[in-house]
Amino acid sequence: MSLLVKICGLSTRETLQTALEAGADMVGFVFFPPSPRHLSLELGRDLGRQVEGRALKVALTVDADDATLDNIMDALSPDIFQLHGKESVAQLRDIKQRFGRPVMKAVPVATAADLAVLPGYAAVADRILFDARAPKDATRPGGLGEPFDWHLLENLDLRLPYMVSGGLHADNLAEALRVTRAGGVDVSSGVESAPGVKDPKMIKAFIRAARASQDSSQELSVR
Ligand SMILES: O=C(O)c1ccccc1NCC(=O)[C@H](O)[C@H](O)COP(=O)(O)O
Repeated sequence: MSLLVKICGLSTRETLQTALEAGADMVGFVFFPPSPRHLSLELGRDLGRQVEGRALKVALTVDADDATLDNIMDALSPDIFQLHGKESVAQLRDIKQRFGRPVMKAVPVATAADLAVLPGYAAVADRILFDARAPKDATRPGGLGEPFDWHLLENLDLRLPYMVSGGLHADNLAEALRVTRAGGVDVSSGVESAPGVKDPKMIKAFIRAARASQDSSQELSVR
């Protein structure tokens, strides 16, 4: 299975085009007003049209109400809903049933105790995104550019596909993958020149580094 690369928090046509042309497998669109990457529904509609099936569209929400999710579905028609709040297992099930789309549940990690929620979510979610737990005073639960201790996932036995995120960049993603054995990497701050300002060169460098890491792990596996 090839490594999945997600570029999250895209908000301009130009940087979305860069991510698509560089080979991103997933492009993430944030619908959370306190975020510097938040999109209006109209911009989400416009950027969604631009994707044209070249990558999976991921709608990122945080404890969104039904009307918000309906509006996002109408505007973006996401391939995946990324639920990055305190959504319950029952809410995951409801969202999957209502929209008929896969859900990726973000699991915030700071200590081993944070993994206790996995059995419940793993029974319903299609994919797990491990992210660094945000500080208590943070204005958002993700996109903060800080890593968590990847060794907490060293002995993970999860039957579900999972991605690693939180403070990743071109120079540390290989180590994150080596330690966590994740099937995908996700980045936002690590490809930005300023909060919410994606940098095309950094996007290309991240995807290049991810592909290089994938190639080297495949070489090792065939030896
Ligand atoms: O990116 C945001 O602004 C954001 C806001 C609210 C909830 C989640 C958010 N991002 C979620 C992501 O999937 C990020 O890519 C992930 O947290 C990693 O972010 P970073 O550490 O900045 O690479």
